[in-house]
Amino acid sequence: FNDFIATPQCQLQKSNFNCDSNSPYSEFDGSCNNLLSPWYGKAFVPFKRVLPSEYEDAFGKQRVSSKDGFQLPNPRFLSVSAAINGPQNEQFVNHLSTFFGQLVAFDVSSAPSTTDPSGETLKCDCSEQNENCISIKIPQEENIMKMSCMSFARTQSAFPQLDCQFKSREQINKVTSFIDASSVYGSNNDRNSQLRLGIGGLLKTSPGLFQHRPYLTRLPDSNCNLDDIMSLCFNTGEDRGNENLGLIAVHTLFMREHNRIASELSRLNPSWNDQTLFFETRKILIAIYQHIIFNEWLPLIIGPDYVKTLNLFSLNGTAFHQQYDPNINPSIANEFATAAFRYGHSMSKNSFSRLSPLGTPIAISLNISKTIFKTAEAYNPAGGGLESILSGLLDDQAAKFDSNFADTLQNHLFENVLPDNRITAIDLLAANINRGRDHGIPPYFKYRDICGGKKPTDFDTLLEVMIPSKVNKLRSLYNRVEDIDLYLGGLFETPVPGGVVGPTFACIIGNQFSYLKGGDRFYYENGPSITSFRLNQLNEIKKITMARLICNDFDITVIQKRAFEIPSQDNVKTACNSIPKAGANILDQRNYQFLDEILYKKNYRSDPVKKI
Ligand code: HEM
Ligand SMILES: [Ca+2]
Repeated sequence: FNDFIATPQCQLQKSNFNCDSNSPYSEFDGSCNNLLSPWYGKAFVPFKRVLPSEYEDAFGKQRVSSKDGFQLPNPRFLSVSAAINGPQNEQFVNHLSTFFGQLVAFDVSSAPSTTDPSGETLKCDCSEQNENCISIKIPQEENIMKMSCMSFARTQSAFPQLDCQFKSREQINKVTSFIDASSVYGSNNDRNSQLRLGIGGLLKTSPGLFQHRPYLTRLPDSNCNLDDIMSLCFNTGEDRGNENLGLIAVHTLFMREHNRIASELSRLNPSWNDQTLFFETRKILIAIYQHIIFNEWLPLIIGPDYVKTLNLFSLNGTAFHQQYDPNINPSIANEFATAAFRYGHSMSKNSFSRLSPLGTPIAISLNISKTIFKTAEAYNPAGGGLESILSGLLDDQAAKFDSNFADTLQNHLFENVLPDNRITAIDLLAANINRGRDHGIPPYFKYRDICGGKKPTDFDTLLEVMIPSKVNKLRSLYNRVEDIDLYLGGLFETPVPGGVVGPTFACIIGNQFSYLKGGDRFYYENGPSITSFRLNQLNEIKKITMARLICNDFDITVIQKRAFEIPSQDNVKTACNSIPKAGANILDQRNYQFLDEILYKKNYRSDPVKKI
């Protein structure tokens, strides 16, 4: 245990924090959101757990043994064998729901890998010399991935437990657990200042393909396309922003909306300085983003029953949500990050469609592999840039949530040919299974129990949540029902009514979001308090939808009202000007009274919002 991150738990005492309880704004690193336990939800503290870890030994060796004493099945073998029906699509939800999900995932969770002395992710092979290497052998009979071993470094170990006593291995979350758009703003002051222009509360931008539609700023000295001059990566609030261009398009949407609101605030309040403009804008943007998550997006993923039981919808009346509870720890659970919220990996297709502003196809579709940590397609004039990618996300059905992964993600992720012609690549499904064992995530059957189902005692009892062919598949893969990995078990479940994931993932995801709501002092509906919006301002925010943001900030003229669902007869595409301009007709000079509502100035500041 030489490689733990030295900072966290031992310092997690109230006396180490100097919180300003009068600040109306949340901290970038999430500290002091909870004034009793200021580290709750902060960046660089360990994940919490739904169930205690189960490692191979008392210290934290990855789980390898099955219940009957043999080895657990090889993750790559499981991945290849798990595909059942071939690729299918979701009936209602679109690709935008998938990549918005990824933005949320990166907002709340990032577990750092172990690194070599130069700070790069540890390179591993199957000789397993290093105790932090748990690479995956590619089964010999395999003829898809042309390699013998998939490199796999363990997640960094954190020094365990708040009292600094030696217990078993824990993992650290590098980003704030809170839903605070940290993927857009950064999880610390340094990252945040890299992203800001320093004038007018604005975020930095770089020129886009169309003059009036800027892109995110670029990272100096980065390389997102080996043989192109446009090789710089985009700079976002955290390290994985360039993972694919669907994600970048969604990121860009929130960056543009930030700058749109900031400009408007600045016009109305010429006396506000950069700081005030930035923090007021960020507060409004986070509120809009939380509103979209809880009201439009999450219900489609976990279905209406969980939303109702856990009280996740926003209030529709004119009341504040008065259920903030400082005893709730909003930190992300290891099971959520390592299994349940990776549900989206199964919902990405191999390709993106690209559409014109009017919704007509403008180019051949784009293979997703061309966009993974590559930015060139954002600048290809024939392709229509990020605008066309975002439009395509609106129309494309998501891949069905199941145990089938897109070929790119399952067989070719980060594929690279080494000088000696050896190929390296990642299988994301196998990686997710392996990561669960790395983190000591207990097996699937234990979560059935705590999530309100019956504890499975044999494979047949899984019929409660899976169709017979899937139960039989699991029976053929694992010796005992007690061995099934949480991630794979979750992927095999039949979706909950009205949602995409099955009951166990819905339970883990739903409960996590309920903690993220009830344990966030800055949750947008909270009040009245120093951190809150005024009620009528809040009600304007609640009129904003994802469709409205897209109309505000992208070259799109027609859109379906429910933006996370494909267009259909009861979700028809309509002109943007018929999408409610709630919150504020912010760019319309005739709507100042609206604007005044949303930009209401609280009494902690001396200069009033200007009415024109
Ligand atoms: C093209 C699409 C995507 C790619 C290539 C991708 C790739 C990856 C990779 C390589 C990892 C680390 C795997 C490991 O070694 O443990 C990861 C982690 C993760 N991904 Fe994705 N991902 C994609 C989309 C998504 C989507 C759509 C979601 C959710 C809706 C998602 C949620 C997550 C989560 C929660 C983690 C764990 C983060 C952490 O705690 O470190 N990803 N992804
Ligand atoms: Ca966050």
